[in-house]
Amino acid sequence: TIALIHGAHRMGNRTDADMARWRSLRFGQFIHWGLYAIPGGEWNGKTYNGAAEWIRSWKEMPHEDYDKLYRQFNPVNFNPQQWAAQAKSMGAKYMIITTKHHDGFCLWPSKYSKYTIASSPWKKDLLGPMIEAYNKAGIDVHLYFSIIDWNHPDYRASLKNAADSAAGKRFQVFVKNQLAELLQRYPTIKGFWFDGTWDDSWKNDGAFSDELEQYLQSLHPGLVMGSRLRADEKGARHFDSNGRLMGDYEQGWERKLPATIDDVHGNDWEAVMTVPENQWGYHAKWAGHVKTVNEILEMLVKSVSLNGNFVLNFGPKADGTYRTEEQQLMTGIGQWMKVNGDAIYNGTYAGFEKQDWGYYIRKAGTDSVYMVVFNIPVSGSLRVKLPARTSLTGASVLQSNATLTPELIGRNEYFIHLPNKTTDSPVVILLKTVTGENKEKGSFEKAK
Ligand SMILES: COc1ccc([C@H]2[C@H](O)[C@H](O)[C@H](C)N2C)cc1
Repeated sequence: TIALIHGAHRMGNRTDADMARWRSLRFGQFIHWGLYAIPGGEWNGKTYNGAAEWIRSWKEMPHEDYDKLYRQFNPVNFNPQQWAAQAKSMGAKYMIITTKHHDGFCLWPSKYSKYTIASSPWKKDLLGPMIEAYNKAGIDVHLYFSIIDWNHPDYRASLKNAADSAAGKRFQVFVKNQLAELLQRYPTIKGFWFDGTWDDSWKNDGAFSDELEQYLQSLHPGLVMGSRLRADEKGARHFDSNGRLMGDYEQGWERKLPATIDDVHGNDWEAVMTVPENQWGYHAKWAGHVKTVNEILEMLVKSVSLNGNFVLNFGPKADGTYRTEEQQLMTGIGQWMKVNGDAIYNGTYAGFEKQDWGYYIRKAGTDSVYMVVFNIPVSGSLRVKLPARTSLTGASVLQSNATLTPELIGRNEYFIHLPNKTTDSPVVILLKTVTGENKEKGSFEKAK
């Protein structure tokens, strides 16, 4: 291994209570909200085909036009209690809110910048009421913070000369001050979700990112921060130059999921997902495929089955309301989660051989294993192959509590026959297992 000062400082996952809590939540709501919701992907009658929150980089959007939008930001229909209630009914257990996206506009009245909500017609802090409403609803809040800041005069993508370096130093002080300010204003938040850390100016100062992470942890012990924040002294990001994960969880799964457990290398991880193909902020015209409730449920279940968290993104409109498609998704997902959430919360990798019908999820630290069925075979028989020395002592349909009688078809192998082959939403079966050397024979094993 290479001797590193600013590489990973820990081997393996965090084992403290704050991280265990993050791990148990499994399902989060991302909210991308800011000035970009005003144009909503359109300007001067033209449609921007990129991600709506990147419209300032579009040649058809003059920077000065974008930078004046704050004068119109006035979310008169903003109702944080309603947002929290809808997130709760969807089954989300944590929420990540954009405090400041790459455009640099702050949703809180930061004392370190003029480019904030305080300069808008709305004037008032948007983050405080959100955090209060979500916490009251029993939902943890994490703060998204973009290091890239297109508005700040001292932001540099790269440092080419002494003037750049001086600006870069001032910018680092600004970042540190804003983050400390966020922790001081919102002491109940549980973590930071950093973004915009790919430019050379950041990548080439691993020491600063390392010191910043430690500084934030000192201000707010237990803070959860993913792998997007840091670079090591060689400019490696997410994984240091020895291949070790930096930060508390792998944060690279953006609009993609690991294929198998081998892709996660035993690390905690989180996937963040858009409803359309690639829109985070509000875009008036969603082009391409819009994911359905069942597609999203499969991504959520697959993530949990592979020991990860799944975060679904929402892009509220400039007036503070959600578009219909997003409201309908929250309702549909919530209906399934209400009945089957037990399979998600505290869910972990079961260690059983993957089958085509769907995914196994083990309730952390127990012998309870859920089968979440997405693909019912034409035979109606779900194959279950158990690891050696593990046997079944019970099987039931989670929703109805109907008992199932698995058929032993081989050594540690069963068929579970589903009562009916048709369903328009994933079926969850709860398996009770027992493992050990001198275990009692499982209930369904024929007497020899
Ligand atoms: C260049 O490719 C990018 C850059 C930034 C992103 C940002 C999005 O604006 C959104 O905030 C997402 C979470 N983030 C990675 C996405 C793709």
